[in-house]
Amino acid sequence: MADKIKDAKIVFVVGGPGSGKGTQCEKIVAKYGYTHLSSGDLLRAEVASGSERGKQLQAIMQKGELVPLDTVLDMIKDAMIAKADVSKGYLIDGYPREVKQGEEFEKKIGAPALLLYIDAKGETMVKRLMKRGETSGRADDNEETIKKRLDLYYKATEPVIAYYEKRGIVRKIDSELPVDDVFAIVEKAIDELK
Ligand SMILES: Nc1ncnc2c1ncn2[C@H]1C[C@H](O)[C@@H](COP(=O)(O)OP(=O)(O)O)O1
Ligand SMILES: [Mg+2]
Repeated sequence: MADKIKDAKIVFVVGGPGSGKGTQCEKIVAKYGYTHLSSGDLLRAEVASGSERGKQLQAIMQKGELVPLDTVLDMIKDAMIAKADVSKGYLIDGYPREVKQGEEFEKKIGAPALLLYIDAKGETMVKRLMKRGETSGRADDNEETIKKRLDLYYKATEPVIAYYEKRGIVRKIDSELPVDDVFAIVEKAIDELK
C-alpha cells in the first residue's frame, strides 16, 4: 500500500509555531497542486471528532506537549495514501517535530526531497500567534502555551534542521518578510525540485 507513495515528492515544512508554515503551504497547494498535510490539523480533526483518542490528544496538546510518535505518523500515512492517485507531491507541515520522528517517517513512508525551513524570530512568532489566537479558536494559542511551544520548538525541532542540513536538502526561508515575498523564495526552492 505504501508503494503508491514511495516515488512521490515529499517536502517537510519545518518552523516554529506561528512562523507561517500553514500560510505558505496554502500558496504552494494553489500553485503546484501538492497535498498539504498539517500534523496539527489532522490531530485537531481527531479531537473535534470527540473520540476517546481525541480526548487524550486534546489533553496533551493543551499543555503544549508532543503527542506520541506513532499516533501522528499513522495519521499522516493514512492521509497520504488516501491522496496517492491525485497528488503531485506532499507537504508535510509541522512534522518532524523531533529527529526521531524524521527517522520513523523515513522508515515507514519515504525520504523527503526538500526541507523548507520557515524561519522567523521568536518575538515575531509570539506576536503572530497572539493575533491568530483572537480568531483561531485554538486552545494552544494563548500566552502560556505559546511560550511552552516555542521552548519545545527550540529544543526538539531545531536539531531536526541540523540533521537534514547534513543531507543538503534544507532551504532556509526568511519568513520575516511579507507573505508574498516569502512565497517568492519558496517558489524558487520548489521549482528546483523538478
Ligand atoms: N510572512 C508573514 N507576515 C505576516 N504575517 C504572517 C506571515 N505568515 C503568516 N502570518 C500570519 C498568519 C497567521 O495569522 C499567523 C501564523 O501563521 P501560520 O501560517 O498559521 O503559522 P504556522 O502554521 O507556522 O503556525 O501569522
Ligand atoms: Mg500551522
